[in-house]
Amino acid sequence: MRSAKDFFAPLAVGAPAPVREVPARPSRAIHFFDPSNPKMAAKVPDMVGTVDVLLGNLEDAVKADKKVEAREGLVRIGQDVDFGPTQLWTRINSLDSPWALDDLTTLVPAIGHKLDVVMVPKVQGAEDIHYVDRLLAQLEAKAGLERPILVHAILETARGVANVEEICGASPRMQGLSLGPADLAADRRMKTTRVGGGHPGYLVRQDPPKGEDGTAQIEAQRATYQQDLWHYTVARMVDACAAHGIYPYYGPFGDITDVVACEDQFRNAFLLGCVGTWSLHPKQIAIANRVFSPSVEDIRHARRVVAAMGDGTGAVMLDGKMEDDASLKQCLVMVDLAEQLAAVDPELKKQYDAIDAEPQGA
Ligand SMILES: CC(C)(COP(=O)(O)OP(=O)(O)OC[C@H]1O[C@@H](n2cnc3c(N)ncnc32)[C@H](O)[C@@H]1OP(=O)(O)O)[C@@H](O)C(=O)NCCC(=O)NCCSC(=O)C[C@H](O)C(=O)O
Ligand SMILES: [Mg+2]
Repeated sequence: MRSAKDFFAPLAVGAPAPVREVPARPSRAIHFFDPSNPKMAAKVPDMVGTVDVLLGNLEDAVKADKKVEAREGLVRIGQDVDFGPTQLWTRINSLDSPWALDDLTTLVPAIGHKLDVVMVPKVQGAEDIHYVDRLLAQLEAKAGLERPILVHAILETARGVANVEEICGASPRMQGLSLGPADLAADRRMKTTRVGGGHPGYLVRQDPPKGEDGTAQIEAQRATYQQDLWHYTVARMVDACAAHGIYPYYGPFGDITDVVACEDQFRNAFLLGCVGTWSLHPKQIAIANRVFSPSVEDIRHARRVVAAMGDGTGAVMLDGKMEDDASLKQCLVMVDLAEQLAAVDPELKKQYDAIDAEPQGA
């Protein structure tokens, strides 16, 4: 077992020092594009600045006979495009595939200086992260990189979920986790055929009314309430990430046309503690940016609580509700996030700044 102190030392001579804290960079939408698809690739330069993360996907959704083209396409894009404030991530192929090794040994020397995060699919346990950790250190040392590339794991196997805490703590490179609902459903043998989102069959039903003789009328009309299939896994993921100081994300929402349900799924994740989600189609970027940015109403309220709480201790009444040290901490999460987002999103900054100009008591 590695000692905690070992985490401060690079895993290869000449590799950059590991980070001690994962930088909190806005990543509301991680936008997936297939670098082997000429139409998608051509859109990348214009998407810079409109989305927090652009991710060149090399794994599922890229055809087997396009794997090399996708990898080379990503190298070209990484070398040619100025990403400015937008992060560049990649999703490599799974570690048991014939492509994963070449993905890393090609990408790190060619565009490692521009790559912020490597997303690793189908992570089963800490051993997968240890493998990638050492290999990245060797490649970084060889390429003379000055900052370490971070690692993001997808939670999409039953074993991965069972090992979620050890995965989060496996390396100082760990940046975060995403839910992979499609692979996870298959691995768990769930009986769904969708990529994320709910299912009309996963529900609870209102109790039956009672007849005059007191018997339950089970045939009567009774409301049903659809439940969230992903609540358990997302909640586990959020706790594991928070405990390790890294960031949780929802994942894909495959029904591109159902923008309403997509927004609901994203909002559930936001409320539970996720910092962002995946976008598979350009139209999902705006949804993610909206949902994963605190609303003006939330920030207005949060700032009022911060002001009312003075030194941050004790309890006060605001609008008929009790606020105290703990609710102040919740408000500070919102206020800090708003500041980070305002630094990269001028439109959002304008909206948050306008709160200060409102008349007192508004
Ligand atoms: C889902 C898509 C196949 C839909 O593509 P298409 O049919 O071309 O959609 P549109 O006609 O509406 O597209 C309009 C234009 O926008 C471009 N486009 C589409 N998607 C993207 C994109 N992601 N990035 C950039 N540009 C995009 C089209 O080319 C059209 O351009 P034009 O003709 O010039 O107007 C497609 O969106 C797609 O393939 N998306 C990515 C899918 C993906 O990455 N899947 C993998 C992640 S999900 C997963 O892996 C599951 C997970 O691991 C798990 O286990 O749960
Ligand atoms: Mg998957």
